[in-house]
Amino acid sequence: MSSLPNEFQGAVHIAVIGGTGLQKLDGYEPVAVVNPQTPWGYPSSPIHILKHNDTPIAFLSRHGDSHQHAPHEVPNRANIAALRHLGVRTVIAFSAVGSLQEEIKPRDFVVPDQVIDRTKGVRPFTFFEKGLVGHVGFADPFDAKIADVVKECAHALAGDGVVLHEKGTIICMEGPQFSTRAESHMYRSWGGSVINMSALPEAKLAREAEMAYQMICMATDYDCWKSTEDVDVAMVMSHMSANASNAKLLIGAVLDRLSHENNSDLVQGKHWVGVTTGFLKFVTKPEGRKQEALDNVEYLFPGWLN
Ligand SMILES: CSC[C@H]1O[C@H](OP(=O)(O)O)[C@H](O)[C@@H]1O
Ligand SMILES: Nc1ncnc2[nH]cnc12
Repeated sequence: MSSLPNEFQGAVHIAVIGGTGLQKLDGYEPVAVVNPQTPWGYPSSPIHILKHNDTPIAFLSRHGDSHQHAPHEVPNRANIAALRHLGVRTVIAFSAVGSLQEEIKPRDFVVPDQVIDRTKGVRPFTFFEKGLVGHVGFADPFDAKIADVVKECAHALAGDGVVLHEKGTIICMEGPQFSTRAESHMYRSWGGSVINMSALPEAKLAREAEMAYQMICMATDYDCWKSTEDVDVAMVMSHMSANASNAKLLIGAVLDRLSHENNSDLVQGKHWVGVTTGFLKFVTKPEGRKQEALDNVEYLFPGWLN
């Protein structure tokens, strides 16, 4: 049990979602641990509110505090809804990925700009259903402005051994089993740069919730296309832990930059305001709307229908 307060007064605009090998964020002052119940249930794990200089940051472990949620079991809607409800409008999401390209070596970082959906429809993937229909644009699934900040920070850390690839296409597969060799070769022929199991629906839900969302990938293996070797979890974990110091340096630099007052409008996601709420009221006619669906959306966007 944590002795920290289980509530936090005031808005938190920036969140870090930690993936495999990044279950906590050390080196920041812990100020609260909150576990909000959302209309879509509880998040993967309690959300840690940390102070970075004077800026509150939310940290959420995607697979839970003990990595107990498989990729298809991650409660993505609860995660994104809980963060939005706390005031979060910018999400930096970390992911351990397999590399599909020779030049992306294990321990390199990639700031992806595209994603190909190879999940199988078994994960709940929208906030807008059962009596309220919404369609959002997803042509560019990540946030180019946040990506620019990450790139600048990573380049400044090149001397510390941080290697960054400025763009790339993630193949998001269903898992939890890794790919077959035929699939891995097919993804390369599609132009995939890296592969994971968690970019989606996380990124789609963040877009629906009008949040700036950028994934930062760290390569942990060459999947199975490059040699007769197969990828395994030990390989992923060993590269993650060996490179944890670089991941920490990069996160610190990005949080430094984002918490600067010059970036206040950016982290409040002002450039995404209205992408959902501006159109939601025009699709489902009032007589077709269901109260529960309206209440759920009210949790995300209080007062959106007024
Ligand atoms: C443990 S290897 C496969 C696992 O690692 C990645 O997790 P995350 O994206 O949360 O860092 C990948 O997506 C799989 O979930
Ligand atoms: N090869 C791989 N395939 C899918 N997800 C991964 N995460 C890390 N390595 C991976």
